[in-house]
Amino acid sequence: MLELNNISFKVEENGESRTIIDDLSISFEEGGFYVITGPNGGGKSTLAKLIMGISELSEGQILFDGEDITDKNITERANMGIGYAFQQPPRIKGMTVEDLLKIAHKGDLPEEECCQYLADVGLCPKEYLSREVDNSLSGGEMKRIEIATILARDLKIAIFDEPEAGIDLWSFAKLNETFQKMHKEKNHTIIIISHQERILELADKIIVLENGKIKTMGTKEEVLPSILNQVNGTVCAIQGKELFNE
Ligand SMILES: Nc1ncnc2c1ncn2[C@@H]1O[C@H](COP(=O)(O)OP(=O)(O)OP(=O)(O)O)[C@@H](O)[C@H]1O
Repeated sequence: MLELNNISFKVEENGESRTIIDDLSISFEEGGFYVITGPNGGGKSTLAKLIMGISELSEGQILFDGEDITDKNITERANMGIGYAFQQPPRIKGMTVEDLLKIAHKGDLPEEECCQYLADVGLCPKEYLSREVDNSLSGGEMKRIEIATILARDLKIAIFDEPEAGIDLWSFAKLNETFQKMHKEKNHTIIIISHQERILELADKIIVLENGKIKTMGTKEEVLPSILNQVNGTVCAIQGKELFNE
């Protein structure tokens, strides 16, 4: 349903071209649950922004349900059913959480449904419905409200950029349940950028992105053990070095 065909993203840095996304091709299937992971700076958020139309491709093509959307802007892609929850959500002064959920839903949204979306991200609806989406909200609250707006939308693809960032353990557990529920009950394609093992465990497919290229892609059974081995190996190496230094 979403096909990335040989896409690249290059930037000019000190008069030289730097490749951030390097000739990448991925096919996302309808209803699939994908988790994109990999080292910092590997190109994950850039990839999400290219899918959403926030950044423009340098090369390549994006097809959505067979239609070429390469030249479509963010609003057109949003109207086609692609949604993106930012790594650092923007704040909108003068707008309440309830207004924001209703705008996201694009139509009448009864109060109890607004409340359900807030409860799904671990927020107490009564406390938050009339709050302004401004600087008075903490980073973790803002992040969860942003995720609730994605839940309120009628999407075909929902992209979440590090939903775990700044979120406490209790809300994180609730969020994991919500992603599972979303996957079971709706036929959304879910793409989550994450470094969290518990989110990786939810995936149908894991994509490891490094230096703008796919390092590994496969089912969680195929990919997760090697990621955990690498991480454990690194921890052992670091511990060994500390011991050596002592
Ligand atoms: N518009 C831009 N101009 C210059 N450099 C950019 C631009 N966009 C991204 N980059 C660089 O591209 C690299 C990839 O960034 P990106 O945010 O996609 O990484 P990431 O995999 O999401 O990292 P993290 O895990 O830290 O969130 C980084 O080195 C970043 O500084």
